[in-house]
Amino acid sequence: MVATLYDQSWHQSKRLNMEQEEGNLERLLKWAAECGISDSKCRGLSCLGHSLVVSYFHGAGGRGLGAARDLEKGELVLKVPKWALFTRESLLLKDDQLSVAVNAHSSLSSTQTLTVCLLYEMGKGKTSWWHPYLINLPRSYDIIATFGEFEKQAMQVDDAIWAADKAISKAEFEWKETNALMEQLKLKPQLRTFRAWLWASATVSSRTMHIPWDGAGCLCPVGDLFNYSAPVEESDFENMEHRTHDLALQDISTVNGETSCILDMEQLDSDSGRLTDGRFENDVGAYCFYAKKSYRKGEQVLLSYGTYTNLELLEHYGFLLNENPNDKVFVPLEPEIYSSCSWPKESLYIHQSGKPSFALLSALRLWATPANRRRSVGHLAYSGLQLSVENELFVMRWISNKCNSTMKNLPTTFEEDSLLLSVIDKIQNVNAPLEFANVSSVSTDEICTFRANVLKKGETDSKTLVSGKMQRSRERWKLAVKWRLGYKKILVDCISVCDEMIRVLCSQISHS
Ligand SMILES: C[S@@+](CC[C@H](N)C(=O)[O-])C[C@H]1O[C@@H](n2cnc3c(N)ncnc32)[C@H](O)[C@@H]1O
Repeated sequence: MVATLYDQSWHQSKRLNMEQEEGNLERLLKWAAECGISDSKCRGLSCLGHSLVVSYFHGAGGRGLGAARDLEKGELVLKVPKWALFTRESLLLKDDQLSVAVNAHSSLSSTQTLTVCLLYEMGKGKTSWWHPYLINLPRSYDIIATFGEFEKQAMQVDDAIWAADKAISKAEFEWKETNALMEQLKLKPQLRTFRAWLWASATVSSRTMHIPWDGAGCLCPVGDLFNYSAPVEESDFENMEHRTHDLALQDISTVNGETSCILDMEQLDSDSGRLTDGRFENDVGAYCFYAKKSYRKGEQVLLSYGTYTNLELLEHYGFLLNENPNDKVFVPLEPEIYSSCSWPKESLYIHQSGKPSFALLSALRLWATPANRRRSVGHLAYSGLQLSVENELFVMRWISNKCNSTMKNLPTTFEEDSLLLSVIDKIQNVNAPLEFANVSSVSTDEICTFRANVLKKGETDSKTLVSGKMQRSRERWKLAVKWRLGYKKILVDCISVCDEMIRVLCSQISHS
């Protein structure tokens, strides 16, 4: 009975929240139309409806933009005029107090300043010109800087834990540096907390778009409702690898002894055209968004924010993709492997498909060659050619063993993680008995630690608060488990790729 009443009030408050959200969204679209934001050539009462509509896409980003009609590839689908962009420039121009304070703290980075500006604007409440936009921002985020110790450790892999540690300490450091500015601006105490800072910096990290005149970028009302799809063009992807390869070849011709080359990865980025489908256009004076492909009416229209691995998506955007063509795994390599070739470290990885990268194969082939012969076969290795059947067999066995030992060093297996992921959503109540068939003892320990963690954090909270905290904490835990599962899946696939190659090579030997 108590549970039923509790459920009823939870559903009631959920319905009220939904009604409020719908009202907020209507206000945003009306305000946006007044600002000249439009998905069509003619201005109307609402800014959307001609090309796009706001919809909810379960499992694909939640709130997002759908096609209001069939859209053709390359069509302009949304225009957001410059004056509607939330930028440092537009904020400082509108507010003298803010402008004086910000100018007195010029050592802060452009991103730190934009983050403070966002908190300052939030502090104005309904009097802010941006209020209809601000009330539609998400209330919480799951970027890794928001991960607690439990979620961080749940990622299991050293590189990921290190990335989380770095993100958390960077956020703390940047927040402390801005305290004096926030004090000068007399921000309300709740807006000066680390929690508020995390919210604002996550907003900036996950929603800003590139503008040529400010490194911090801009918040783009309505334009920031596009969810993400990874750029998958094979040609771009392949080109990147070949460019890397050509540059390494250029370098090897000038390499003298052990000199190693550092490729200009930024140049590679700019050469690849950055793979985005929205940009600020000076002649139009607006941010313009184009359909990257053709869409059928009702389909979600997506934007490529850039090329990211799942760890990077988690770090900057707080989500990851089940199938991310740009995901990669870096396995720890012996220092001699790096020093025996001129490939940059970041090119030595395993693709999401399980295939070792071009550079990793080339580096291992060279490393597996006696040092006194490396110079004479270097040009073949850098061209991506096999050096000999024996060399290739050694390399394939080495990679397969490396993937195996990397996985064995992690606390749980791929199968255990898959099972854990399938039961995480069933952990609805921190006090309910644990009855999950087939879950391993290590995973049961992890579930118990999760529950103890939620209970400890919510010691002084009401039931409703504990339930809310549990949901948020569970979402972050799920992201951590999903991430490590994706990592292990790549290793498992790589072992299959190598084992198949070993089989083919062995049959070649037996036939010769
Ligand atoms: C620019 S906003 C997009 C709109 C956002 N869904 C909203 O409701 O405001 C970016 C955020 O949307 C979510 N998101 C975008 N694409 C996603 C995807 N493919 N899968 C899951 N979440 C996604 C992530 O939370 C990300 O930080």
